Amino acid sequence: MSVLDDIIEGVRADLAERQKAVSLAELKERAERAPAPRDVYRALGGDQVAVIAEVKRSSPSKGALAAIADPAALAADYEAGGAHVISVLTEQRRFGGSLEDLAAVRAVVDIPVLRKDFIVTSYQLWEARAHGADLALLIVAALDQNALVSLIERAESIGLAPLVEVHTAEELRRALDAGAKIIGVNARDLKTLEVDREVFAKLAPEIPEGIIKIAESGVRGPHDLLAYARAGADAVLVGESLVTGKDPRAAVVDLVTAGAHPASRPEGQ
Ligand SMILES: O=P(O)(O)OC[C@@H](O)[C@@H](O)c1c[nH]c2ccccc12
Repeated sequence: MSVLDDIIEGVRADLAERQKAVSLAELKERAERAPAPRDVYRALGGDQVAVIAEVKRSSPSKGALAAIADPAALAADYEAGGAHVISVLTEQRRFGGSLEDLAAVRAVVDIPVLRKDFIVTSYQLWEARAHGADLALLIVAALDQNALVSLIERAESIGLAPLVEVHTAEELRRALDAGAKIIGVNARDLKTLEVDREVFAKLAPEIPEGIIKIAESGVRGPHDLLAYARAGADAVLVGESLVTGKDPRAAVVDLVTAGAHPASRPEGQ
C-alpha cells in the first residue's frame, strides 16, 4: 500500500464519523450561510509570482514541524507579509489539521483560503465551503477520472475554485481533460514522499496558456521561487520552510519580493 493509499484510508474513516454527526442537508445550510467566496483568479492571476503560504503542523515525511497553537495568528502574519492566498491543511491524522483551523484562518484574513486535504467525495467540498474555503485541492492521483470530473464540476457550482494537483504527465493529461483551470504540480510524489523539484519544469510546457500554474512543495526560499518562476510558475505553494523558520512573516516578505521582480518571469513574457 502506498503512503497515499494509507492516508486516504484514514481520511475515509474520519469522514464517516463526521458524516454521522452532520447530515449533508445541514452542511449545505451552513454553506449557504458562509461568507461569499473571494476572487481566486484575481489573487493568483497578477503580474507577480503569487505566494500561497501554508498552515502545516506536521507531515508524513518529516513528522512534527511546528506546534502552531494559533493558526489564525500565523495566517494573519502571512497576510501581513504579502501572501496572496493561505493554504490550510485540514487532514488530521498525518498533518495535524482540522476544519476548525480553516474557519479560524478564514475569519481573520481578507485573501482567499485553500482547503488542503484529500478530497474524495462532494461532502468534503460542502464542508470546505461551510468553513469558508474559497479553493479546494483535488489530487488526481487520489481520484478516478469520473470522480475528478464530477468533483471539479461540483466545486465550481458551489463557488469553490478547484486546484487540481498532478505529479506526472499522465495525471496532467487527466487534469486537462477534466477541465482544470488551476493546476498545481507537486514536486513531492505522494506515493513515495520523494521530492523532485525538476517535475514542474518538465510538465509546465504541456500546460496551455490561460491555465494558472502552481509549483508546489520544496520551496526553501527565494532562490527556489525564482527557479520555479523561470520555468513558468504563476504561483508557488510553500509550507515547511515557513513554519519551521524563526520569522514566518519575514520569510513571506522575502518570497513576495522575489516574486515581484521582473527577472523572475520566463523569457519572452
Ligand atoms: O511543505 P512544503 O514542502 O513547502 O510543501 C507545501 C505543500 O506543497 C505540501 O504541503 C503539499 C502539496 N500537495 C499536498 C497534498 C496533500 C498534503 C500536502 C501537500
